Amino acid sequence: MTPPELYAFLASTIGSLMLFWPFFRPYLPYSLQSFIQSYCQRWVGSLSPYVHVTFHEFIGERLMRNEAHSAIQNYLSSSSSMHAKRLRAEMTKNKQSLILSMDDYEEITDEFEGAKLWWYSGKSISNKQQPFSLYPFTDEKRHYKLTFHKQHRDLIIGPYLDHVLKEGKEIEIRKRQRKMYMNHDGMWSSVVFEHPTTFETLAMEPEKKQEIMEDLISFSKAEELYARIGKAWKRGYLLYGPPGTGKSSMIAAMANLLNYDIYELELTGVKDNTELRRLLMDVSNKSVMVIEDIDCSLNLTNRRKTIREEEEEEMKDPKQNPLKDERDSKSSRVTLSGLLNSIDGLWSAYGGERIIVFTTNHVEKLDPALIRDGRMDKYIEMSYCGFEGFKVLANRYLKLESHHLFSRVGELLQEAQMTPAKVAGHLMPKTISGDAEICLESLIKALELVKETAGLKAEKEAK
Ligand SMILES: Nc1ncnc2c1ncn2[C@@H]1O[C@H](COP(=O)(O)OP(=O)(O)OP(=O)(O)O)[C@@H](O)[C@H]1O
Ligand SMILES: [Mg+2]
Repeated sequence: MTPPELYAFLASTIGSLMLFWPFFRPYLPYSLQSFIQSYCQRWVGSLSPYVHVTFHEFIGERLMRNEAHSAIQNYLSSSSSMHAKRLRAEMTKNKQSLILSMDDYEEITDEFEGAKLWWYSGKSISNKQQPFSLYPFTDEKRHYKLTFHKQHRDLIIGPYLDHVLKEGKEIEIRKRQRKMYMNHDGMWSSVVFEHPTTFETLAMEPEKKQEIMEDLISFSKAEELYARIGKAWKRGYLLYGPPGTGKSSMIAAMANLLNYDIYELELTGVKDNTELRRLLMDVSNKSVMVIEDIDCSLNLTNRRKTIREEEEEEMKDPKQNPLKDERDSKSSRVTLSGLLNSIDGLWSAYGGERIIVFTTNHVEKLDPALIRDGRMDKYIEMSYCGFEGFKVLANRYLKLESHHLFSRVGELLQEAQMTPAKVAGHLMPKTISGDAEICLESLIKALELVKETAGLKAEKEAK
């Protein structure tokens, strides 16, 4: 029996003893009996050095779900799976794992900075007979009771409960079902995001991969830093490289690493700059905003003209902005300056923890305004498959760590340029037995052909 339980037991025993005293009991009305019992419990309770805090599952008249209760449930699920004897199991929303939480009427002990405390999960049941139903309606309401010694009051009410709520919310975010949003007619619509690509399955040089992962993780933990330097908590990446080098796969890996939602913004489907701003303001925190093929999304020649025109107009008369807006809405299209203004200004003013990623196959064609220093925080080149990338793919597709044909593939990859997508195509097992040798030979043949063609082309050009 834990010390708080001992006190509770003492309180009810003294109450019961008094009531069961045979001389008095027959003469006492029921209301008086319960009064004496509760009074005794309160009296013994006042002597108890333990403090109790109850967190109900539902609160208020309209019985709203108590967020603190769900956060505590998440927090306790991690420690209760180790300590509680009776557990309740539920499937997560993304159906990938089971969550174990302590069952009703279970108690577990926790410790925080040397203070010992107890969590008890209780439930109250009320049987209400519905007016037009033959079946009784059982209304269950759960609660958690936290008990601790009064000498730790400040520590538990302050830092400990903050810690529990923060941890619980983080677990909630980790187990939530992530979404991918796409814009359509000025609105975001979503589907469940379940992309299997992770940094582990991505074929690229290990150092580069590590650098990107560290950059992302340090960004996700830098809330306090961004607040201190007075900068919006967002980060911009430009991914560039030929088709099939893994730009879209990298975006999925980023979202999977950080547990973020994805917003895929199709600029050609956005009516004008105003609609763009509205869409950007609707984006939630913890998200990756993606604008793919930025060089194709906006009309290049018009776009350059528009920027210059707009800059000239603003230089001449800064009050002409209303005119500019009118023209934007009439032309029903997004301009590059509109995009940049929204991203630099408005977007950064709302929320935090957001990443924006642009992708392009032709970095040289991009408007200098888009890639000027400081606009994007990181430029990542996705390039042709190297030997390290090939090894990741061979391991993933053929479950091969090494093979006598690897050295030949390594030599050829230095001389012939092939995208990871094409290499992966050759390594895809064609038979059920998945004969690795056949796949590697097919890759070698293809690489030799690429090398030959490149050699012939170079010769021709030299001539
Ligand atoms: N670096 C890589 N690592 C692992 N798989 C890759 C890589 N690059 C490409 N692939 C494979 O090739 C397919 C196409 O890649 P992906 O769509 O990411 O290329 P992309 O660079 O976005 O191309 P595009 O420029 O045409 O959009 C992916 O489904 C993936 O299986
Ligand atoms: Mg792509």
